[in-house]
Amino acid sequence: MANNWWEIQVLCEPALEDLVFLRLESFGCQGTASQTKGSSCLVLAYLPQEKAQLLDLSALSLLLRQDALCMSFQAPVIKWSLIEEEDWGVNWRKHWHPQKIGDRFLINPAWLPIPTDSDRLILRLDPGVAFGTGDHPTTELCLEALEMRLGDDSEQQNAVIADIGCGSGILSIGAILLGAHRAIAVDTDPLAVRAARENRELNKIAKEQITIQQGSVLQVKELIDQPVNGIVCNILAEVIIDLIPEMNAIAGPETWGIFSGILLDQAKPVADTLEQHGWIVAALWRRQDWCCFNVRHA
Ligand SMILES: C[S@@+](CC[C@H](N)C(=O)[O-])C[C@H]1O[C@@H](n2cnc3c(N)ncnc32)[C@H](O)[C@@H]1O
Repeated sequence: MANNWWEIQVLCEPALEDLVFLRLESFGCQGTASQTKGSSCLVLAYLPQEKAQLLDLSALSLLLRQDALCMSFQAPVIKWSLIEEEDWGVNWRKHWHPQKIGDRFLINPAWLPIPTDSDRLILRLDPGVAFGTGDHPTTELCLEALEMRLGDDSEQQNAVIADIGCGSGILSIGAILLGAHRAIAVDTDPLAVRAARENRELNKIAKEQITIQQGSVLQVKELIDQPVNGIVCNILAEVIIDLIPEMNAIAGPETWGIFSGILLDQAKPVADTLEQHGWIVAALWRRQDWCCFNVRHA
């Protein structure tokens, strides 16, 4: 059978964009992108055909409409169609452009020429089907937090970091470009592992500098003989809450953490769990409906 994909289009009020992203991600969509359409926002997402039946898509559509009604927004317009693998790549690429993040980064799609006139750190990326193009607020927050942790004057230039849920590898590559010594990147999704390895090559980073393996926190534990200096973890709040107890196996007294993927109204249970497991919340950064915890081990 050909590798076909569902292309799901959701035209919604901009205030609903984050929630739509979240719903689509929980539904299993990949390669999500958004663009402005007049005063509305068009969110595009892709899902392998075999992962959803028409009935599932109808249920998703109902859920998105209910969300909008509960929040007194206009119901979004939702469409879906089946497209072929090659068209998926072409369609999605049209919507993704170079993007400046924080003070230091320029995220450049792999298929575009490398700019020669930029004084930014150029992070080349082809995320394939993995999450992590940099156009999601949580990825932006994590990269900006890494800038703060690994900035030029920082003592952290020799840092070893763990990247839990690495997706495309964007945060590990960003950390190495900022001067970190080594990153250990793990993801439970084999497609993310593949994409992260390809992006490591694309950025000409040695395999010894970014170790990429399928797995999660316990996989990192097997690869280190002393605590890591920092942990970045941009996954949904429910997953982070489950992983926090395991993180003590890779953290020491000086370890810092950057945790995102957390909606503002999920911040309290995450903060409580962090504190229960020996982390001090130093700062909470916010972008749209999302937040990012900057923490350090007590
Ligand atoms: C929101 S994406 C983040 C990607 C990238 N780090 C970024 O910041 O853009 C979350 C990633 O976490 C992975 N993931 C989900 N649960 C996980 C777990 N328990 N352990 C490790 N990775 C997990 C998913 O496969 C996905 O690639």
